[in-house]
Amino acid sequence: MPPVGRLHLITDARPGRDALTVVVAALAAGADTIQVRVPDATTDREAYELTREVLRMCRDAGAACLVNDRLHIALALGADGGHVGADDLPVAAARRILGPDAILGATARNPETARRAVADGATYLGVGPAYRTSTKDGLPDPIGVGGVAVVAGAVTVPVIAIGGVTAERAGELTRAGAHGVAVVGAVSEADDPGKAVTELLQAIGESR
Ligand SMILES: Cc1ncc(COP(=O)(O)OP(=O)(O)O)c(N)n1
Ligand SMILES: Cc1nc(C(=O)O)sc1CCOP(=O)(O)O
Ligand SMILES: [Mg+2]
Repeated sequence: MPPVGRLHLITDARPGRDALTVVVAALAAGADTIQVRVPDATTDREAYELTREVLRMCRDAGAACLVNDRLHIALALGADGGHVGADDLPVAAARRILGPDAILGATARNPETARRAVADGATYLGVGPAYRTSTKDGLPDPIGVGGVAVVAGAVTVPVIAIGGVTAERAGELTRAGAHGVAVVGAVSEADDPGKAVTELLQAIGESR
């Protein structure tokens, strides 16, 4: 199993976004993990084709490729793993499907859920929303730096903070115990996505 990366770029699922162009720029700038996340309405075939392209680029760049929700696509393509949350397969079932060597991320918003996810086989936890975000609807109130710190202190697996993370905020999250951060808008909405990745890496102490 590859190590859990510290800067996860999640593909922007919103209409009109050019996910592949952003992935190319992010990998060139040193993002170590790409999570392929597509809208619910995207067909499996479309998600498969996108993931195949992203996986090829990740392999060339030495980055990890994870698939959000659709673990059959991760398996079919031999991606590095997947990420599940409360509405997806339970963590234990996801682990059975992916096998012992895959990276398996699970969403956790509090210490109790976090400990259960780890016991069930999660490799890392996506913890948030750290801050308010306009990228995804229906989220609970932000848990803030304090909430991320509480979860990070409750488990021994890497915590990846998510939700409204920017280069200005990433450092306080890693100083509070997060191993790394996951972002959508901070990179995909940037005029220069590569520069945005460089600034995020600097903020978490991973400058190249
Ligand atoms: C790193 C990371 N953390 C959390 C999530 C959210 O997953 P989930 O709760 O399953 O919501 P969706 O992304 O599926 O809408 C994530 N994807 N990545
Ligand atoms: C996909 C996702 N999941 C979240 C959670 O808290 O579970 S927040 C989020 C969106 C993150 O996008 P941005 O970096 O633009 O805020
Ligand atoms: Mg999910």
